[in-house]
Amino acid sequence: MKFGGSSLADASRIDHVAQLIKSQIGLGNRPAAVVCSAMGKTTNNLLNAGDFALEGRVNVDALRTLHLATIDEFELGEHLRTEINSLLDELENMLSGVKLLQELSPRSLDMLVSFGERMSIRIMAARLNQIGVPAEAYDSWNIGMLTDSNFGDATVLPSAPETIRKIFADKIDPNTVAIVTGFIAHDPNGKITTLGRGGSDLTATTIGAACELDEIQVWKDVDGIMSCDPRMVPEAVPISSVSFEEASELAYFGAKVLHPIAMMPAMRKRIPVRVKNSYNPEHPGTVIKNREEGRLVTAITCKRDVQLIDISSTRMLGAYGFLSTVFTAFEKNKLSVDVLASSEVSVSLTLDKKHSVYSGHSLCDDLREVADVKVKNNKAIITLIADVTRSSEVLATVFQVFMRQGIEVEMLSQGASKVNISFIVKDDEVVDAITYLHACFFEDNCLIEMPCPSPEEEYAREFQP
Ligand SMILES: Nc1ncnc2c1ncn2[C@@H]1O[C@H](COP(=O)(O)OP(=O)(O)O)[C@@H](O)[C@H]1O
Ligand SMILES: N[C@@H](CC(=O)OP(=O)(O)O)C(=O)O
Repeated sequence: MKFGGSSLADASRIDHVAQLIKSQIGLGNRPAAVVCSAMGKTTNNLLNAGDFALEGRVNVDALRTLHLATIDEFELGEHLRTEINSLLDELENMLSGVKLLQELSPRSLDMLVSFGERMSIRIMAARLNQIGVPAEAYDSWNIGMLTDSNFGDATVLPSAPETIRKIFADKIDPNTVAIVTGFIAHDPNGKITTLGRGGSDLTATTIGAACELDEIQVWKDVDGIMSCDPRMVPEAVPISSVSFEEASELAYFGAKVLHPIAMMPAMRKRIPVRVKNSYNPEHPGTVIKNREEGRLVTAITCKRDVQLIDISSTRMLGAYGFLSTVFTAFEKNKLSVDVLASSEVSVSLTLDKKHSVYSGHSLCDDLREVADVKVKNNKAIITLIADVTRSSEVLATVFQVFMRQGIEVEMLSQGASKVNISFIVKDDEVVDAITYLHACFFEDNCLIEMPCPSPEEEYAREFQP
């Protein structure tokens, strides 16, 4: 079972999750491990504290208040209070170091954010013990979570699952619930790393797959994976089941509900992952397993604020080696492309904000010799997770909706994935576009069945200043 920050926002939520684990054990569903994220928005607050330290201010008061108030609310004891206070003191010292050195490297950032999960697991284990569920807190490296040294976005070492399996088999008492830090790990030198934002999902699937469990449960604040981000489209509905591939594409193309590569370990071992709502535990949520046929569109997602890059060859038509030159430049600059469309003499592709051409790399310079490069900002990718074998049906509906709404598609991609059709539109049109598409595919409220606009309306739209 994995509980994210949204399920662990404050003392009452910690208690609610502890009671939920206890009731599951009562029903015979004892979790092999419980993976916890940091409480509420703690990771963001730690990152902000780092920025403030660089500006000369060191302040951990809000973090101290949240964690100590939770301990005091349930009288979890002086021993835990001392333990958490000493973690907070360590954090404060670290921030003083950042203030003095004026330096916050990716390695230091990983150390900084690690305090959130290191505190939450200790509090959760204490509350469980207090309500009669034997539990022990583990920093994940003590159960074998080792990664490479790519700070901020580390990859789990191939040897880690076997170590985890052995530790669970030989060292962890099956009658005691192991409460494990999500998101953080150690590199082979014992330095703290992180798996990228939202990485606790990946910790859970790594442990679940290593121990070959029956099911991996990821508990959130929504009734499972929804047809769309419910913050963008309140009419979004939960989906009862999606395939591993659909869930991965959804996460990769912007749905904040899951970590993009969290599905991988479970997919390799074909272990179902269930997304459930800790605020509504009776709801069955979404099960992620093998593909089910028969659905045209499963979900809609978007990635906002991306750059569209048009690269046109300055050489003759038919000159070979163009694509190879383009992709060598991307490799050299360690840039990963999201969506791509090409002709013989041009390539259009998108880069997300963290890879933007203004973030210090030399892509444009590297391509100047062979191509004209045009960078267009403020674009968004809308992705439909759909049955690509019925793409004409999907595309016909999408383009009728867009045509009616005057939304222009600047690029379109239907790649090798059998579940993903992506459109690039202007970022400021994305909410409207998704709302209309959602109405069409999920709400039986399709604009294209509405009467055509009158000639006056058409004229007004076309000639509006
Ligand atoms: N397609 C989607 N389905 C469900 N939730 C989504 C989707 N897209 C975005 N979200 C957002 O993801 C949130 C849950 O993810 P997150 O906040 O990371 O949870 P946690 O912190 O518990 O891991 C939801 O509150 C919801 O607003
Ligand atoms: N606390 C980390 C890791 C994580 O997975 O969090 P959550 O489960 O709340 O998305 C983060 O905020 O990125």
